[in-house]
Order: sequence, then C-alpha cells, then structure tokens
Amino acid sequence: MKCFYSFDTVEIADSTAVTIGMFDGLHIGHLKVLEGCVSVSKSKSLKTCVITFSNHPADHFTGKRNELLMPMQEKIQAFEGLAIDYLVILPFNSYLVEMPATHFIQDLIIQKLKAKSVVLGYDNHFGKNREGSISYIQTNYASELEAVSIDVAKVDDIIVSSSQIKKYLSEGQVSKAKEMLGHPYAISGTVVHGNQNGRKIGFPTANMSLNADNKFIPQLGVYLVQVEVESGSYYGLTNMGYRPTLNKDEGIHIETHILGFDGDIYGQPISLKFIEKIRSEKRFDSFDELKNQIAADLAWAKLFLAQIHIAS
Ligand SMILES: Cc1cc2nc3c(=O)[nH]c(=O)nc-3n(C[C@H](O)[C@H](O)[C@H](O)COP(=O)(O)O)c2cc1C
Ligand SMILES: Nc1ncnc2c1ncn2[C@@H]1O[C@H](COP(=O)(O)OP(=O)(O)O)[C@@H](O)[C@H]1O
Repeated sequence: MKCFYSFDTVEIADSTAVTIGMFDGLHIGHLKVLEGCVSVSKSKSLKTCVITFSNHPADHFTGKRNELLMPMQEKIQAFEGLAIDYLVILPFNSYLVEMPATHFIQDLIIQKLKAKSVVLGYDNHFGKNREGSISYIQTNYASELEAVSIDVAKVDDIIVSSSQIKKYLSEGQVSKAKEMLGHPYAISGTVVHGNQNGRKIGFPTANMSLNADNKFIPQLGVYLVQVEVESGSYYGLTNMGYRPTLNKDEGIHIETHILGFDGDIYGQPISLKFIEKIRSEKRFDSFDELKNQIAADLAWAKLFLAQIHIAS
C-alpha cells in the first residue's frame, strides 16, 4: 500500500476505484464500503484507492481536537491489512471544506487519481456544502465515472457509526462497541514506571503511556482485558482512573495486572483489548481493602472467563 499525504505528491499510473471517508475505527460499516470498493476494483481490473483524513472533520467546525477511535498511525496499520493499493491522507481543513464538489471530482478524483469508479457509503457527501454524492456523480459525470452506493450496516436495528461506538465506550459498554467494530476496542502504548506499590499489595501493575494523545478512552473504571506484550497474549485486570485511594493528584493512570505473568516489561509495547467492564473505581480507606477488592475483581473475572469458555 502506497501512502500519499497530499494531492500534490500523488503519482498513480493505473486506473482506480476510489472510496472516501474518515473511516474512524474501521467498523463493520466501513469494512462493507472498503470491501465493496475492492470488489469493484477486482471485477474491473482497477487499483483500489482510499481517500481519508488525518484529523476528525469535526475539528474544523468545533475548533478543538476531537479524540479518535483510531489515530492516524493506527489507521494506516489497519489499512495495511486490507487489499488497498493507494491511501491518500489529507488534513481536513478549510481548503478541503471550501472545495466545490465539481473541482474535487474533476481535478482530483478523475485527473489525479485516475478514477473510473467511486464507491461511497449510504450517507457519504463531500465537497463544499456537502454537494458531492452518488446522485451528484450520476447526474453530472455518468459518462466518465461510475458511482456505487453501499448499504447501511446495522446491529440490532441501530446504524453502525463511529459516534455510536464512542457512546457505547463512554458508557463502559465495551461488548456493544465490539459488535459494531467487529473486533474488541483496543488501546496501545509503552510500559512505564509507577510508584512500585502494586507488587507490595500482591498485584503488580504494568502502567501504560499511550502511543497517541488523541486516542479515545472508554469510561474510566476496572475492566477485564486481553493483554498483548512481547512474550504473548494474556488476560488482565485494567484500572483506568485517578486512584483515589492513593490521595495523589497525578491525572489518569492506565494500569494492568496481567494474569499468570511474571517478568520485567518496563519499556515494552503493550496493548489492551477491552472485554468487559467490572466496576467503577472507588476510594478505599486502606491498601488492605483495595487488595481485597482486587482479589474479588479477579474472582469475578475468572468466573466470567469460565462462562465464556463453556459457552463457546
Ligand atoms: C484491578 C485493579 C483495580 C483497581 N481499583 C482501584 C480502585 O478502585 N481505587 C483505587 O484507588 N485504585 C485502584 N487500583 C489502583 C491501585 O491503587 C494501584 O494499582 C496501586 O496503587 C499500585 O500503583 P503503582 O503501579 O503506581 O505502584 C486498582 C488496580 C487494579 C489493578
Ligand atoms: N503480573 C504482572 N502484571 C503486571 N506487571 C508485572 C507482572 N509481573 C511483573 N510485572 C512487572 O512489574 C511491574 C509492575 O510492578 P509495580 O510494583 O506495580 O510497579 P510500578 O509501580 O512501577 O508499575 C510491571 O511494569 C512489570 O514490569
């Protein structure tokens, strides 16, 4: 997959099928569109080209940096696993917002990207005043550009969308988010040093520094997770929060006790896949009470995992 970070640097020799979108999270609706585009490419012997954005379109309108389910590097990695030939990554800025749809289609999609076909999600619009759409292409460019629309994806009658997934995550409903994503929500980072209290209470925790500062974080609290570290995959108990028991104002910590693991992993990459929320964070009067609560969390997690394994 070849990445271009502006239209000026694009060099494409073959004809393409193009799709456009933010694709934040690469959920099952996004995959339907991308698979649709790949299948059009295959049937017409075209290359597949995706136009996406490096920042959330809402940034432009709200003036703040919105958090993403998949910050840019993570999204590029996820696209690598799909059969995409070209990825054009553009900043969503006023230049793009002000560009008339006709200019976008004629100069960029047809001329630069050599598109013969455009595949769009059911509600996708682009260009100034959201004028560009499937029907706009069909009306104005029918002779040179095919426009293919992909049906809406739903789960339990609810339209799959990045904002619905964020809503579920912000409510701690990580298994609902997983149904729409098609995979568990994950965060990744590096193991950093903490206050070395964890091992004293019998629950060492790998403290995590996130890879991206604009990564969307689920509701704070204690979760059962799947942990990936260099030595393999484990289950874990993650606490995300302010650790009120410690009475220190250190901001949010993300720390994981890895089940059945013993080793030094400071400085290593770590990633967490959220399986289920266990409870909210609480303030305890002593470390002993906290320790008892974590032991109860562990018992709950073991029972939950046993039930999943019986069911599967
Ligand atoms: C499963 C789990 C649940 C936790 N729950 C709480 C909690 O409810 N309240 C709290 O103040 N700290 C909670 N903690 C955080 C502990 O206070 C923290 O792990 C401990 O102080 C060790 O910190 P350290 O890694 O910086 O040494 C939890 C930690 C784990 C692993
Ligand atoms: N089961 C485990 N889960 C998490 N970390 C572990 C485990 N066993 C050993 N470790 C190591 O111990 C460290 C955590 O110990 P802890 O006393 O909580 O120290 P810190 O406060 O520096 O995180 C981890 O960063 C990791 O290197």
